[in-house]
Amino acid sequence: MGSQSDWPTMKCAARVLDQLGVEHDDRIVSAHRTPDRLHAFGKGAADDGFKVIIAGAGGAAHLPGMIAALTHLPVLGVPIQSRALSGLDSLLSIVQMPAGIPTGTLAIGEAGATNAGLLAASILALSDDALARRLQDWRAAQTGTVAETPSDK
Ligand SMILES: Nc1c(C(=O)O)ncn1[C@@H]1O[C@H](COP(=O)(O)O)[C@@H](O)[C@H]1O
Repeated sequence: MGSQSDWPTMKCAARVLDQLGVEHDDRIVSAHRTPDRLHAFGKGAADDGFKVIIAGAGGAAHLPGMIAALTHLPVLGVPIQSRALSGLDSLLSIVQMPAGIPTGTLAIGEAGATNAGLLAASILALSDDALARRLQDWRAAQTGTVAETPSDK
């Protein structure tokens, strides 16, 4: 994520990865404020054993695109809900990549972070049958929590 202030949102991705038993590494890396850290992380990510990168950033959210420029690994971008423009700035910064350097773009805020975790797990589950089963169980459990009728009817 681009800042410590993104962590309350990005925690949602970490939480779902924990629930699915997926190992993750949570870091603050900023294209603007820590460009050398960004470069080292992006260049080294594949060799360091990362498989999927979830990048959350707000405002002028260049982080996901810049990481995608530095690695062939899949990059999932989470637009953080900014105060000034409610995350529309973050969303457009992440989604409008030039052809050739893709970032998968999720919804703004906590739903996007949760879904980024689930999508990362789905990608990893392509080559991990045990994780695929855990993901199916997670979804079945979620389905089980949805009542057929409203509770205050
Ligand atoms: N968009 C970026 C990048 C980047 O794209 O590299 N680095 C930090 N930021 C964003 O700035 C916002 C405000 O950060 P502060 O709360 O630290 O001022 C955060 O949402 C962060 O993701």
